[in-house]
Amino acid sequence: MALGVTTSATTGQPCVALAHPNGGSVEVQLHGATVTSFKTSSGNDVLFLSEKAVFNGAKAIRGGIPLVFPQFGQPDKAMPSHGVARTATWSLSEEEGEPAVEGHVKANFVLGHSEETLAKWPHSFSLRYEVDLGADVLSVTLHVTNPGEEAFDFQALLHTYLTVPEIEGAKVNGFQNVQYIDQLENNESFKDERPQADFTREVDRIYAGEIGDVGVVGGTTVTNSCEKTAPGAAEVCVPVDVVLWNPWIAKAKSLGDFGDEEYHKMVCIEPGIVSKSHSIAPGETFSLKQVITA
Ligand SMILES: O=P(O)(O)OC[C@H]1O[C@H](O)[C@H](O)[C@@H](O)[C@@H]1O
Repeated sequence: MALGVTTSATTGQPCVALAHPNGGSVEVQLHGATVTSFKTSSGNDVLFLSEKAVFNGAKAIRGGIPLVFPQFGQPDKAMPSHGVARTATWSLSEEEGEPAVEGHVKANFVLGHSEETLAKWPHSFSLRYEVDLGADVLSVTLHVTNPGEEAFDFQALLHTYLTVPEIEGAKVNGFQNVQYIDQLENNESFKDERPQADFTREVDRIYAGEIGDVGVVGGTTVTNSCEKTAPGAAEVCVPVDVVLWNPWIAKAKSLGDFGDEEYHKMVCIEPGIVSKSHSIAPGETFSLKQVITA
């Protein structure tokens, strides 16, 4: 069935809805190509979306999967924090790209540089975002291509907000013996020796190293990967960092678009290439992928 743009009942903004034959569903806003909802066949909400999220077509959406490109945080003060992609208006692509595998439904979204992005960041870019819904599995892939004539440096990340029943009992697998940069400790590096990460205060870490599947114990699992392709060359794997974030009490209160108590109900598990900038040569593509299995 051909996909089209409709108005979201949740946001009142243009969106694309994907429905799986098993009853599962996904909603993607054109604003930022933000996936704001992924429901399983049994109706569970896998992604957290704040009750205070602002849907005005300008502000980044607090929840779902905002797309971070071409910077993480704000190393370049001339550009907004987390870059330009999460607040840009994307288009639903007519071209299907790789066809959906049997039993999956899929949509592709595209964004290129514009006068507005060039004013904030002087590089040509071409982004394609694939959203693929299988049976209780959501795969999202951000393809970053350099269509220009000069290399540029960039960072990219999928800022996935997952729901948890209660953060104080939540445990996350996958980080044992992985080095991390603690953004709350002057960006110093440490090694996490715990078999499972838990939450008793604000957590804001960039895990960087050999990371396999990451998952909330008893809940959602995420598999993260990144590949680089250059014209005429074989695909190369790029190591993926994973940011783990929960704002806890004080930071939650400081965020205008996040309820004071909502930190209980979410954790962000965000795959990206952010611990350093990557250079992308003309014609190259980086494909950053997260598979969310509920
Ligand atoms: O408030 P935002 O710009 O959406 O950023 C939300 C969070 O994103 C990432 O997880 C960063 O590691 C955090 O430091 C930041 O607070």
